[in-house]
Amino acid sequence: MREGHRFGAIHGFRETEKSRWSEASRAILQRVQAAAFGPGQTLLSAVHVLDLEPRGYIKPHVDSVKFCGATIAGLSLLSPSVMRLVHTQEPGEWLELLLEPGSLYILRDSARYDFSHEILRDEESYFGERRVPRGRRISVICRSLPAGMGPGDPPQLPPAG
Ligand SMILES: O=C(O)CCC(=O)C(=O)O
Ligand SMILES: [Fe+2]
Repeated sequence: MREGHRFGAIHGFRETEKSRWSEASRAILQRVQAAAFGPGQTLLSAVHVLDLEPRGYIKPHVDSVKFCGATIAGLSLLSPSVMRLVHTQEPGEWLELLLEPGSLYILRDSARYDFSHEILRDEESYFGERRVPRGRRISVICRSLPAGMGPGDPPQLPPAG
C-alpha cells in the first residue's frame, strides 16, 4: 500500500494505515501524541502500522518531506530491534537505539531530516556487543503533516511497487 515516503526501503513486511481504534488503543495513542508532538503540529489523520517479519528489515532512508513533517514517533511492539541513525552528510556520525518492546522513539527536526534511519536485519542486529535477536516486530507510527498541508488534504502517495 502507501509506501511512497520511503519507496523500496522495507523488506519482509505488511502494513496498513488505521484511523479507527478501540478506546483502550486511543488512550495509548493520545499518550504517544502528547509526548511527541507540539500544540502547533498537525498529525496525519491515519496512524501507520508496520508488521515486520523476523527476517524483515528496513534499509537506511529519510522519510520523504512530501509526505511527512518534522516529527516521526514510533511505538515498537513484540520483538526488540536496533534502529541506526546515520548523518546523511557525515557518515561517521551515527548512533544506535535499542528499541525494546513497548518503547517509543521520537525522530524530530535534525534527527528526522539530517539522519537516515534503518532497522537492522537479524544477522546484523547487535546493540554494541549485545546480540538482539529479531522476531516479528510491529510498529505503530505517528507522523506530523508537512507544513502547509491540512489534515483534510491527505498527500497523494504513489502506488506501492
Ligand atoms: O518501523 C519503524 O519504526 C519505522 C518505519 C519507517 O521507517 C517508515 O515506515 O518509514
Ligand atoms: Fe522511515
